Amino acid sequence: MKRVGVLALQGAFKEHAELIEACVRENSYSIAVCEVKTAEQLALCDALIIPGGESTAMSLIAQRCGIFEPLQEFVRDPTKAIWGTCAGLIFLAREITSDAQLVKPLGALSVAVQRNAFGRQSHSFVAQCDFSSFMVPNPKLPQNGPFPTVFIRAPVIDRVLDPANVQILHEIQSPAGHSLVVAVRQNNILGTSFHPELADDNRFHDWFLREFVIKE
Ligand SMILES: NC(=O)CC[C@H](N)C(=O)O
Repeated sequence: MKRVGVLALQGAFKEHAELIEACVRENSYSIAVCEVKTAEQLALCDALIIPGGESTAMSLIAQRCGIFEPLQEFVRDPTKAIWGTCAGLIFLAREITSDAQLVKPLGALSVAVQRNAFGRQSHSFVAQCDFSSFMVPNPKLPQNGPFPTVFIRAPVIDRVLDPANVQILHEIQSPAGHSLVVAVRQNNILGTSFHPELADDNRFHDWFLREFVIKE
């Protein structure tokens, strides 16, 4: 049985765990999900989801409670499946291009991210995204229609630092007509600017489990 941990220092970790549990229930996957607050809990995991929340707080708490270095090691292990959403993406990045001094990132994902790229909390929005170019459908789930993605003080991926290994999965258009990168993959690591865990839809989590964790 594979074990998926959700980093539970801060942020939307409960929502991720609930969606993973729903996927496991509906598909009878041999997967357990657990909250990760300590290095001992992390050591039991095959995969780690780093949720959205606040990357400054997350990196500070991780350093204070002694899990920063174990996390750094874990996210650099190519045999582990890793997914960071929003603040989790910032925490995973190699470079932060705005308010960088406030966050010590884990540095595993070779991208430069701009924090709060869409403005303040009140500028939060939901975008209907079509992920069919990379998301292989699960024949058991109703796959039709766009996926509602929630952006809350979200980052964008400004630059890919290792183009040979980082694949751009999705871009959205800014009101000024610029393409903004909001989802990338670097081998075993997935990074998304948005929060699929806040949508009432578990297709994204199901795809992460099939593509990164189960890998059949
Ligand atoms: N929804 C989120 O995770 C927001 C991220 C937050 N703006 C940060 O910089 O960490």
